[in-house]
Amino acid sequence: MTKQNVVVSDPNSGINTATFTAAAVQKPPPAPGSCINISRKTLVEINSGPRINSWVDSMRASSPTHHKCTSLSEDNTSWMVHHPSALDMFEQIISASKGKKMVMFLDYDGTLSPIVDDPDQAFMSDAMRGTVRKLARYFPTAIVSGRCRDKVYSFVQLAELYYAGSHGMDIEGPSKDSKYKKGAQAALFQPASEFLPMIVEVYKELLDKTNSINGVRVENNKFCVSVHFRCVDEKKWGELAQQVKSVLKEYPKLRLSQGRKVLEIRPTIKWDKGKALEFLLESLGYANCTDVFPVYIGDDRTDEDAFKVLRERGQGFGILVSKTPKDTYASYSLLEPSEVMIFLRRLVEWKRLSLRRQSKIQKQLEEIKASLKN
Ligand SMILES: O=P(O)(O)OC[C@H]1O[C@H](O[C@H]2O[C@H](CO)[C@@H](O)[C@H](O)[C@H]2O)[C@H](O)[C@@H](O)[C@@H]1O
Repeated sequence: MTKQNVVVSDPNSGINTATFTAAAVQKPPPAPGSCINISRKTLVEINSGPRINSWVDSMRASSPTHHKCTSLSEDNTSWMVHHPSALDMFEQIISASKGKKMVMFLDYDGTLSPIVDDPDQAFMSDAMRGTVRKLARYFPTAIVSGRCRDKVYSFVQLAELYYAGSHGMDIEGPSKDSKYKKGAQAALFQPASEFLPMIVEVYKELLDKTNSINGVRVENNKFCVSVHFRCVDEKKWGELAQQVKSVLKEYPKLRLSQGRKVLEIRPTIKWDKGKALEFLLESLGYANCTDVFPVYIGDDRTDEDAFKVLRERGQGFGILVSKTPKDTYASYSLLEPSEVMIFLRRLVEWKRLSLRRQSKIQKQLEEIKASLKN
């Protein structure tokens, strides 16, 4: 039985959904709100295209210790020039958002919680939770994760946020009528629901095919499946890739993407974190607004779809959480979740002070009006 299985691919790896031309890193970051064009790379068939070696190369590339660059310091300098720290650029970011409604989108793993070996132990700190809670008081805030929605909710535990799980394929957003009203009925959107039985089947097959490989972890994320190789001996990566490939070959309606030491199997539908961001903006009533300022913070290749959408809309910007230089559509960078927390706290503090200032001015105006009447 021959079945076609097509993925959007980096010719070097053959398996990424989010790869970019060098133009993305050679240009200086645009002013927040401006837009650049970056072209996608070609489509490659799994069966006829990349060989297992290319899969393994790509798996290696997802490990920062294997970051390919001729001179690390040169690379770092260029990276910081083109993707400066969002903390250093805080004032510029605030001034670009002036008069606009800021909407926050946060990835979970590697952004709100540190990367750990066991995906079930990737807890966010109470301090981070407290910060996100305060953030959501001032700005509409959504979590956009590759994990299934229930799981990411069980980690975040904040009912006041919106959640997009399974790489955006399972969204609990605001209801269309209510826009951003506290306590309003949440609306569910699951564009890949027809794939549920297939995902269950593939999950079982992947469990079965990979269980002899030490350290593999297969995670059912409801509308997608994650095959983790963080704890697999590198010598076994080829064997793992081979097994995953052999399962995927039988499912032409599924495709493969890659995250941090994880292979992600997901439906071929044109839906990703970028689409989820647009869907949420629309649900919040900001679809055609020129005065909306979305900020997306994420650390993974799958977050690039959202960064790209922001570039194309010419609204807001993306912040990549990374300690190493990477090709990205994001405009700014932060090193790790602890810096994300500092950035979010500064946003909260800035908003609190500016609201306080506004109400003080309002009060003074009212006093002046009252004194003129007398
Ligand atoms: O979109 P995200 O919220 O970033 O989710 C992407 C994947 O994150 C998780 O895996 C990653 O974090 C794990 C815990 O730190 C780590 O062990 C793993 O190597 C990382 O890839 C999650 O387990 C996956 O299901 C998500 O797809």
